[in-house]
Amino acid sequence: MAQIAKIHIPATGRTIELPTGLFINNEFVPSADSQETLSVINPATEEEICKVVAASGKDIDIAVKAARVAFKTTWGKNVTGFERSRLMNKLADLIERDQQELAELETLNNGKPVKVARDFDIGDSIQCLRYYAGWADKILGETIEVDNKTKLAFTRHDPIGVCGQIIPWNYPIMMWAWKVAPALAVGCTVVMKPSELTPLTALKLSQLVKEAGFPPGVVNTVPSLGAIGGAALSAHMDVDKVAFTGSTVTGRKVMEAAAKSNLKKVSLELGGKSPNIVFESADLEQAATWAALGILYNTGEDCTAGSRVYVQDSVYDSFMELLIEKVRSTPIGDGFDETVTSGPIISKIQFDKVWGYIESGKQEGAKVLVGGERRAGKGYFVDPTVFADVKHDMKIVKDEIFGPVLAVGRFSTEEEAIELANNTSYGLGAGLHSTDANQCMRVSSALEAGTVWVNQYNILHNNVPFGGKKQSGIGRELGKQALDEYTSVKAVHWNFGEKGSWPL
Ligand SMILES: NC(=O)C1=CN([C@@H]2O[C@H](COP(=O)(O)OP(=O)(O)OC[C@H]3O[C@@H](n4cnc5c(N)ncnc54)[C@H](O)[C@@H]3O)[C@@H](O)[C@H]2O)C=CC1
Ligand code: BAL
Repeated sequence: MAQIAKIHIPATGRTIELPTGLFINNEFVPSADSQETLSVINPATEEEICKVVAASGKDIDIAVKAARVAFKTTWGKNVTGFERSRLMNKLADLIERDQQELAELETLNNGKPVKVARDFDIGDSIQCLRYYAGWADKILGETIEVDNKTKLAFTRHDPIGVCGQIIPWNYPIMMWAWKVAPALAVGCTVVMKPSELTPLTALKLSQLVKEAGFPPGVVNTVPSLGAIGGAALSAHMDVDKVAFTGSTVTGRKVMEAAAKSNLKKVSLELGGKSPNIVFESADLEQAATWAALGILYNTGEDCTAGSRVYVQDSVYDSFMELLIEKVRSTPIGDGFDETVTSGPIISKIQFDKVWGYIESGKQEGAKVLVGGERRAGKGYFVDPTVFADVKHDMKIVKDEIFGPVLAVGRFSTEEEAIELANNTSYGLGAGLHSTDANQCMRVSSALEAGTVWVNQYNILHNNVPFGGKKQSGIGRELGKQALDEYTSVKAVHWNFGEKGSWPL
């Protein structure tokens, strides 16, 4: 197969030349032992964009070796934080230079609106790289007094080593940045496995990694099926850490493979079924806006999607009127249409999964207030669908759907709202809307989630930690906490005066 794909984007007239090989040691290469390819599909048209090389188990091994050599020679403890910071800032500048082109590639492959990809996903990713570039020369240990006369101890936060990073298809560039940036900042090397559905921007970013001047082997990119490349990374004996974002089912497999191999460090960012609570004192217009954004942003393909909304009885009707109006007016379509705010679902499999849930909601007796009807034509488009009168044991209330499908229920007291919100195996995000400050403090404290939004929803910042409780994950991304995921603390005990004696 051709090693360079010429990808034409009719909507903008741009043609992108993209290497389609594996990126190992700063070169795009074919597989060492396989002819397998991944067919990359545009979800808005259902047409193939191109094929890319699919890494085999042997290719993963080669990439891990490249990352290990780099870690021991040109990266890891062999390069100063100042230099790591310089290269990361250079990479951020190159991404900014190519922001529009990257956005168009992301839209072609993922379907999200090009303006969202450009201004939010990529804008935040550039900032993420710069944020962690700022940390690269500030990885500090501490000195600890153990005896004032003859000894002290100090700690070093060493880079953990070679990191396998497995990312999903909902935010291909942003998840790349969330994982690569803290790893590079502390001196780790990376073997990145993008989703088999969305490998294109990871390949483009690999070109920029080389152009920025990173030494060979520091970042390697191995598009592959999860059961092959992801499984091989998770089980690899020479990978020191695996960072994963995706489903809880697959996260469990990653952790099991880590436990059965070399007990590598694992961080998991998994699914959710996040509640959004509207209390009677809330600014209802604003609460409806955030609730709509909570479920419809990124077409609901978001681990923190606010997919359960609970509304206090006394304001239920007024709130629902506002919410339905917003949901109904959501412009859905091809992401290259600048007026669109929601694109298609990522794939046929996901499309069928989302429809399976919509049908189950109808069968289980939930009331469809808006949506719920199939569209004619090409593309995996699903109109936003809102269910009311839901019961807690319905599948649409319990399971992560990962699409624009919202379940709305009622409550009468604060205690009931908290009980409903926490009645889930997940614990990723939660929102509450109220103008009573005491209530905001009480409820935000009671909600079992890694992130709680008060009078807003789904807003994240690179300097604030993000991650889950319960079966939504282990570890934290973003903020200074992410640095801990990529470092290993070494304690050095130093004797500068005490003579040893034996026997004691
Ligand atoms: N938390 C999140 O951000 C995401 C959650 N999901 C959830 O997962 C559901 C299924 O979507 P999928 O794409 O199938 O998610 P998935 O969890 O299977 O895929 C995520 C990543 O894991 C890789 N992977 C798959 N099997 C693996 C294995 N055995 N070992 C290691 N890595 C493996 C995939 O290749 C991909 O790179 C969605 O409907 C949604 O509910 C999906 C994507 C992102
Ligand atoms: N909303 C944060 C990123 C994610 O969905 O995976």
